[in-house]
Amino acid sequence: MRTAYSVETVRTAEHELMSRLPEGALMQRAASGLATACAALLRPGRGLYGARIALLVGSGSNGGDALYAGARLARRGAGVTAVLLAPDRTHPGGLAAARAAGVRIVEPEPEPEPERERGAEPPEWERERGTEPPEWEPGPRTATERETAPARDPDPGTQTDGWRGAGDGAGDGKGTGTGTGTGPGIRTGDGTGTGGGSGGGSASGAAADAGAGAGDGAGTGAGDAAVAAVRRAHLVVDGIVGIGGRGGLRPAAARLAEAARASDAVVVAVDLPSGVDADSGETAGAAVRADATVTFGCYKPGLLVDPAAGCTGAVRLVDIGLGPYLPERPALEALQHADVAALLPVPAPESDKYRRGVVGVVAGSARYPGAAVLAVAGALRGGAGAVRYVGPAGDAVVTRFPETLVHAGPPSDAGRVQAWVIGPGLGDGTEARRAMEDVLGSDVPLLVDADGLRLLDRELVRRREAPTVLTPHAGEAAALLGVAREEVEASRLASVRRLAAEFGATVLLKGSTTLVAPAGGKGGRGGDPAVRVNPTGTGWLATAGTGDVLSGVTGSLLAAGLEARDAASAGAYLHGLAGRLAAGREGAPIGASDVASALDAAWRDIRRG
Ligand SMILES: NC(=O)C1=CN([C@@H]2O[C@H](COP(=O)(O)OP(=O)(O)OC[C@H]3O[C@@H](n4cnc5c(N)ncnc54)[C@H](OP(=O)(O)O)[C@@H]3O)[C@@H](O)[C@H]2O)[C@@H](O)CC1
Ligand SMILES: [K+]
Repeated sequence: MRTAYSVETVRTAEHELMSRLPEGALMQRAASGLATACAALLRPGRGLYGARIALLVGSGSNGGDALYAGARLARRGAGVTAVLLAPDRTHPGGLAAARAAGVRIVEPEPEPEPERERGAEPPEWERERGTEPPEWEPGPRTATERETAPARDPDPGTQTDGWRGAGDGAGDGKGTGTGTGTGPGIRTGDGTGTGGGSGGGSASGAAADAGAGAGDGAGTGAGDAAVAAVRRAHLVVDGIVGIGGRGGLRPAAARLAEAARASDAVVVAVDLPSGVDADSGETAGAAVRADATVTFGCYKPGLLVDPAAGCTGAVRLVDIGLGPYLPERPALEALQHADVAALLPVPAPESDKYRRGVVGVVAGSARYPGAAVLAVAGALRGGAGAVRYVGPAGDAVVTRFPETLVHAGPPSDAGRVQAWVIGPGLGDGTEARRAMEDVLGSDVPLLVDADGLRLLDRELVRRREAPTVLTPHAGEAAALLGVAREEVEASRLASVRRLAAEFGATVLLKGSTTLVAPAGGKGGRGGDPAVRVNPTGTGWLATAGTGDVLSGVTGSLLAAGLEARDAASAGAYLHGLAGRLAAGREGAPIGASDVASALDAAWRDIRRG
């Protein structure tokens, strides 16, 4: 299980730990882990001589981490330049250590005043957005960054190295434990400096090399010493802001982050990419787009939830001894193979089809018979002993899956089930509405997807005694919440929590990072259990009909007896892994039927461990 904790929890735990350690010890642990990670990214096994590193240093301890790490790297031969974004508030210990190690210190040029004739109107972006400049839009991530393969992580508390692909973790069944070939490496440059530059400051030894680069563009406006240092660096360390950050990057930082992204340098974020919100995973304005993130003590939710997770690159957790001081209940958790293996229902020798659970699927219509077939395909591979299909697409279902029990309806006449799935391809006709009333009134777990979500009565859901699971994508979630789709996509964690609270239901929000929030307000003492984030998704799953398969497999897990949050998160995990297996290691377009067909392979992969 990979777990993430809120900033408040991290601060409390750090406070406890720090009170037991000599002053500064924690930061040294962080800096040591950071320096090791940077060295590994730069020139594996080749030493650091000739490597150029630029540190972007903000006003807090995040900048302190960068400076101490930079000092360590400079002592090992790298040419290091520190760009101070708040020169009068730079971490004093870190700055002293950096200076002593020969790190060159530069400050970015002040932002130029916009040239404007006296009395002229301010430009449009200033009128609309106060004093902020237009937002910096970072470029898309590469396939290598998104499609990384790590598998079966141990608990983060015990994990001190190894890169994790952002949002990944389940692997594709062929992974080897820690991420291999997934971490970003140095992209260009031979690491040899030209020397003889005009960089000032205390450059000495190898650091003079970095100074040479930094001096290149001094005094040329956009090419000031700070930007030039970033442009010439092989590796840029983002120590602008960490868990103390609020809002997006400020203009000077945004300019440097943009220069870093546009260069060939590997960008390494310290603790988390600056500009992303550690707790919510939201980005308000510009953020650093890192190739790798080295985080300390534990994961923060923003490292696992989009859109922030899209900025992290591969993630490495450095153990600084925080584990014993973190509470049992995290804010967010991501299941791994072993966790899901422990949840999957396995028939006992005395099991029969009824004891394994019967799942009822109310889906499809004359217009969309395929949705019924796909939902049944998922349900047949979700662990229930039998699938009962109810609706007008019985012929299509039986032709494809003769093992299905079919009934024309209504659901309450179809025979006993242990869970209902309703919605895929259902339409919104009279029969669909009646069927929805029927299953909402049932006393067994109910999963509502797709068209079913449009027919939902919030109060009836809230009044249900048995668990309800809703599985919207962002557009459907937006309709349920009465907000724009973009709002849901920008605040996925807050949106899924709000839906769960408003409907009193477990909510699985599909998308770039699929989230599962437990039914709000029913968590009992100590608050609701953690929200779960699914690590197995892949962009190849974004194709018609895969949601129908997901609702079938999850409903089947409900019928087999899994608690709602477990069924939803195990269903998402199996479905994501099946998508990866179907797409293959290299990746190829897949159809929803391929995903359903790969579900058995996903089961076996998970059970193999
Ligand atoms: N505690 C520990 O034991 C350990 C902590 N560790 C490290 O410390 C980090 C937390 O350090 P922290 O608390 O000093 O906060 P941090 O994130 O560096 O910056 C806060 C400053 O930034 C500023 N600022 C705010 N928003 C901004 C923005 N958008 N853009 C620009 N600037 C912005 C704000 O100042 P302002 O300018 O607003 O007055 C404020 O002063 C943590 O992430 C980890 O790296 C590790 O060493 C392990 C041990
Ligand atoms: K940072």
